[in-house]
Amino acid sequence: MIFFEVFPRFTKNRIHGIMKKTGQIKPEDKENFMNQESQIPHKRRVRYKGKYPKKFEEKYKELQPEKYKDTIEHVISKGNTPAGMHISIMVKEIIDFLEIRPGQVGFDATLGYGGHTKAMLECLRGQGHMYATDVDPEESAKTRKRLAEQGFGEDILTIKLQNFCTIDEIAEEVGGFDFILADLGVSSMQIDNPKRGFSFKVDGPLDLRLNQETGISAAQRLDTISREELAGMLDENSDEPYCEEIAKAITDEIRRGNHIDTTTKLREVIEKTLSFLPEKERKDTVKKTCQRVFQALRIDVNREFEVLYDFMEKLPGALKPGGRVAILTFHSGEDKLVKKALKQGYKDGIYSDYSKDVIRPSAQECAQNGRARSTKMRWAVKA
Ligand SMILES: C[S@@+](CC[C@H](N)C(=O)[O-])C[C@H]1O[C@@H](n2cnc3c(N)ncnc32)[C@H](O)[C@@H]1O
Repeated sequence: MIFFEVFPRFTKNRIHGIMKKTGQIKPEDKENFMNQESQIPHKRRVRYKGKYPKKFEEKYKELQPEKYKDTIEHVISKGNTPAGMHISIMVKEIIDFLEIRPGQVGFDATLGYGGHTKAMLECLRGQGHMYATDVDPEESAKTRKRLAEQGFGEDILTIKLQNFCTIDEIAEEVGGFDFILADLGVSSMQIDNPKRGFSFKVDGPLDLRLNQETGISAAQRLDTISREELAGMLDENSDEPYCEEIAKAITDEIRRGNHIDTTTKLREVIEKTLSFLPEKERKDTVKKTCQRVFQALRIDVNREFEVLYDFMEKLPGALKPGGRVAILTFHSGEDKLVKKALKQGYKDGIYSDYSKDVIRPSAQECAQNGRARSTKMRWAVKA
């Protein structure tokens, strides 16, 4: 039974042949064996065209990292992130800075795949406790299970399905934190999964919510937004240079009764709007514009600036004296907000020290993980 689960591609006749050759089965056992095997429900492998699977749902090996370790290592060694996984960024820099000691209490504001949480938990050596939040019910349930299987259960880790801007409530409940990490934005699992709508590269519903069970999708937001508001949103959230043109094209399209409810439809509107550009610069500009427009919509539907502002306001009150915080940001809007709050906190004597300059991932890390390229780390120590 287990054999068939591990090697589903072996046919019953091939297995029978091998076992017969190696003397593991006698001819009279054949009938028994065939009868037994016919009771195993046959699960067909996902079919895909070509040598390698291209679509997210076809990558059945990458989606089962525990079972196909070699494939995972191979994908990572090629500088890619396996489907359904997230490679944690700047782990060494974060751990070096946080100076975690056994017995301390910590908070991971953005659990994600749990890579950072696990690295921090290891520093506790079984003594102390960590709290972690995430708003994504789908991925945080998987991470809870994965971490529990690796020995980080409820005795040492409490995972809460709530927004990190509720940090004040958790801190009050537990008496403050010795160390805090926030690794902002979205995880690779969310970006890669087409049904979440985060990527313009694959077709899917234009959703972009971190929690698909609450709020409204990006498609619903576009249905009612005015041209002026949309242009302002694209400009404020991602400095989009073509914000006016794109806002006009999107709102005109919707007024004509054509809902922009898929990632492909939005990408096509952007492509059409930028069709006036000279051919040699068009492809690159369309790609960058798509990235900015999707980012702006994501920030809007998840109220990312509002919750980050709230978090930064509550942060000093959640840290114990001497407590340390590290924050990873991925675009200039986030970084400006974090930088300003830490600088002001230092001026006001709330923090005894803070990062005057950003820390960037090493060139080696960026080469191994392209998604690290835009990362900026900032930190502070509570007075
Ligand atoms: C970049 S990923 C974190 C990856 C994680 N550090 C790891 O090592 O796997 C960001 C995560 O934060 C979550 N998130 C984003 N905004 C949040 C918020 N306001 N409150 C709680 N979780 C949030 C996202 O759902 C996502 O899972």
